[in-house]
Amino acid sequence: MTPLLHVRDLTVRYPGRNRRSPVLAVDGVSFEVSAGETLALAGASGSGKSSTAAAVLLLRRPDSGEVWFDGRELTALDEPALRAVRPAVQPVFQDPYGSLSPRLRIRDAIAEPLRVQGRWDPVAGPARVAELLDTVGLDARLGDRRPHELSGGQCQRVGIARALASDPRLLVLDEPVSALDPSVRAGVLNLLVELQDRLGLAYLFICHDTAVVRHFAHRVAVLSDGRIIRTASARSLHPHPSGAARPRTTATTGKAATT
Ligand SMILES: Nc1ncnc2c1ncn2[C@@H]1O[C@H](COP(=O)(O)OP(=O)(O)OP(=O)(O)O)[C@@H](O)[C@H]1O
Repeated sequence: MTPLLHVRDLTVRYPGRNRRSPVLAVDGVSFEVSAGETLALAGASGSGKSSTAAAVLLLRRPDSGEVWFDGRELTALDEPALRAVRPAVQPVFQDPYGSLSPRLRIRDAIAEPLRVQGRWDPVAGPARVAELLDTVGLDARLGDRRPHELSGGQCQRVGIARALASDPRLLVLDEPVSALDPSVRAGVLNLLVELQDRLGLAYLFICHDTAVVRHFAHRVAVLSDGRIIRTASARSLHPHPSGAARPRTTATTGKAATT
């Protein structure tokens, strides 16, 4: 089967303090992710996980290497051509509050991507927003609120609804539960598992917590100093006692979550 995402020999450099010694954040990274699959990028702080994610999202053009998505080389596209592909590859970030505008009501935050993409339908749009809130297990009445009136877990569900509004095929999840209270992490992870099963989504999952990776991902690529030092089945990772999420096999719906 052809992978949905194929990353080849990716390199990302940042200008260092000394111009002659740039920081090599990502050093020849290659991996693939198929539809319906979760690949975790794990590794210590500073190993290059977020830089890899930013390069896959083309938020930052890699210095070299290729990003292929659904048979097209994204790294070869100019910005207008990329705009047409971007809805299919959506990010979910770590900070649930920081990724939402504090001024926008929740329903407008979810509608915003559709408006920006010129896909907002004033007749069908409100029902679509209500459907997305329901999909992520939130009461439609929360649509009237602003982010500061929601819990962290609710906000992260809104971030997921906002990503789903674009009908994506790949979500780049950059530490999506790390900022959440341990008691609500499992609910959000289970929601992501349910959505993947239902919609066939592919996930590139950035996470430093081995226990979460082990239970949530199918495969893991471990980064160190910008290089992949190991790829394995996520189940083969040595379990870590803290921060465990429920295993994929016990995934339940995230419906009507209030946390
Ligand atoms: N904007 C930047 N300018 C200069 N160096 C950077 C920049 N962003 C990241 N780096 C460096 O690149 C390397 C990889 O950082 P990156 O944030 O990708 O790692 P990470 O594994 O995601 O870390 P964390 O888990 O702490 O977020 C680190 O050495 C970091 O200091």
